[in-house]
Amino acid sequence: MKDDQAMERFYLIVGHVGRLELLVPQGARLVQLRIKDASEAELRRQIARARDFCAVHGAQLVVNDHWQIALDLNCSFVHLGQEDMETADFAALNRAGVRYGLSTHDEAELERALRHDPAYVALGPVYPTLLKKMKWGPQGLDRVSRWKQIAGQTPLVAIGGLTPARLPGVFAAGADSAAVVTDIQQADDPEARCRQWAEACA
Ligand SMILES: Cc1ncc(COP(=O)(O)OP(=O)(O)O)c(N)n1
Ligand SMILES: Cc1nc(C(=O)O)sc1CCOP(=O)(O)O
Ligand SMILES: [Mg+2]
Repeated sequence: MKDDQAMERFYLIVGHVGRLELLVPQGARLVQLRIKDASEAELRRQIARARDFCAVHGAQLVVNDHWQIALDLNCSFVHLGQEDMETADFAALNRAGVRYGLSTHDEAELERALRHDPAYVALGPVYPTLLKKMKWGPQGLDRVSRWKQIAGQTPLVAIGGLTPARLPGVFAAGADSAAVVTDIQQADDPEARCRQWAEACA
């Protein structure tokens, strides 16, 4: 990613370490563990297991939200939303060499995110998403291009309602990477769909 490696174009997001273990071997080299509603002990257990699995399989783990646990468990990458950014200790993350990607939805958020010199900025939802209720409507491809212009050298992740059919459009608009939850999570055959994503992003 920024500085030391190229941004992976396929960015898988899963809600459980079991899913990560199933799908990483299908071609995902950048994977976010996005766990909502788990005890601290369960979070630590899953994050440690994901860290070890990704290390063995040559994948980059990104821990969503739980930056303190990521620090404790020597994870190297976190994703933070705007609310997460309010409590995150960026100095501690920087001291530990933990990289961070940051969510953005409007230009004020983008400017704020860029001031932290993130490993990437994410823009969403590019298309309507079924995953969660959001106050932002679909951003569309013109916003992807606008974000790329403003973000410059900082890699841009597109997220929200993405499918393999939509990938050519988001990459042509300027996204460096495409993140996905639902299209793979709800596929009849998630492993096959993950391979399709890896091919489409190659
Ligand atoms: C790659 C990527 N982009 C955006 C998000 C959303 O983060 P956030 O706004 O903090 O919302 P939650 O995912 O925590 O519900 C993300 N996780 N990953
Ligand atoms: C988790 C998340 N954050 C978004 C944002 O815009 O910040 S959109 C989103 C959901 C992305 O998942 P799907 O591929 O299921 O639409
Ligand atoms: Mg968050």
